[in-house]
Amino acid sequence: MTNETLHALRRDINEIDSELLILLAKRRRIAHSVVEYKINNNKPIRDEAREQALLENLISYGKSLGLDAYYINNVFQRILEDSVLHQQAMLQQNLNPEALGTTNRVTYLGGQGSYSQLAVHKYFSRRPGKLVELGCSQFDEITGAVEKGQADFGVLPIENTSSGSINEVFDLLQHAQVSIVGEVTHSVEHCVLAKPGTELGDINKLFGHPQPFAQCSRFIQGLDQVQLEHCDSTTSAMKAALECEHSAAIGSAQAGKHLGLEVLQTAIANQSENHSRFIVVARKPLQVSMQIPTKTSLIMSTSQQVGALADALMIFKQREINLVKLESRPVPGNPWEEVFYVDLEANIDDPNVNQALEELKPFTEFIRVLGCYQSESLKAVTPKM
Ligand SMILES: C=C(O[C@@H]1C=C(C(=O)O)C=C[C@H]1O)C(=O)O
Repeated sequence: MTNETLHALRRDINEIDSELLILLAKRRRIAHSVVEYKINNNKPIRDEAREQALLENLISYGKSLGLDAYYINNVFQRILEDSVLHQQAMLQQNLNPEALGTTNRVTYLGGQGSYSQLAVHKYFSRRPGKLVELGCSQFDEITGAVEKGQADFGVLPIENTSSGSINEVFDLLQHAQVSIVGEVTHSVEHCVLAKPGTELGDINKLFGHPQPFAQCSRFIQGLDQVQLEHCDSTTSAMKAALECEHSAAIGSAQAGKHLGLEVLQTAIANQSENHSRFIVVARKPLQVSMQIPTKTSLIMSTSQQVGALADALMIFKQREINLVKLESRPVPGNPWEEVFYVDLEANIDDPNVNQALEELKPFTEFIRVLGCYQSESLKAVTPKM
């Protein structure tokens, strides 16, 4: 094959890819129009039966074109997820017209290319309004800026599939005067990054935020004679690595590229599926439509009697409310007292949920709803292949 033929073939591929993008944008616009019907007819945004039938038809047709079922399912699950999350965000905006302004000032940890910034982009790309980014170096600066009205939203990591809960953020939520209004999950692909020309064997210092260090502990144990340097964010870790000879940082390949760093090693997290969940906080709570999957987060402390926590949790069971997270944290200043963080698959406007919260009162010393928000963790349907 000649060079010219290769160029011609690549031109064809480029053209097909552009057409695919045009079609995806068109598909998304049509899905947006479906929202109007769902609002007027009070139907849930998600229609699993339709998704199942759609996937099975595509898999069967795709097979006749020589494409395999796994590939078709993967591609279309992403398309459906995008479609549903966009529609849900539209519905939410319709219900809370003031929720997003023409300009949304968003504060998060780190700067260009930090994992939090990637989560901010993912969440706000589905929502209208101009994004103004305010990078911070501490979690409490984020909630502080939202409380003082210097930012409209704050985005904070709350848990990770490898390292678990981010305690500092849970502790902040005990006292911060903010409401959780959203969540977003983002896959975190840690890499080792360094100044161009550096070899992995040359480094004697590794900069990073404590969270990525925890998530990559097995890789770090395998490094010989390397000193760990804790930084405020992955952004500051990467900047430090740029200025220090024989050093490297843990961060995303995207961020590294932006700062002029080279990737020395990819996929260094303990688990190959490494995802972080972030919460979005604002000063005021939002109303969440009953037509979309919803989470309610609350904190409570139970009375010091035998079985108080079990009694409290039984209320959710009796009312068939799914509990998706339970976390306990010490109360600062009160040794051995615990406060419990609870995430429910529930909408605070549902009378059944309201009733459950009333019934909880005798078993708790204190209870506060942290927020009710659109759940972004969609359970994919499983088509017959
Ligand atoms: C667009 C719709 O809403 C959702 C998105 C779908 C899609 O993008 O194909 C399919 C079913 C629904 O979960 C619809 O109901 O048709």
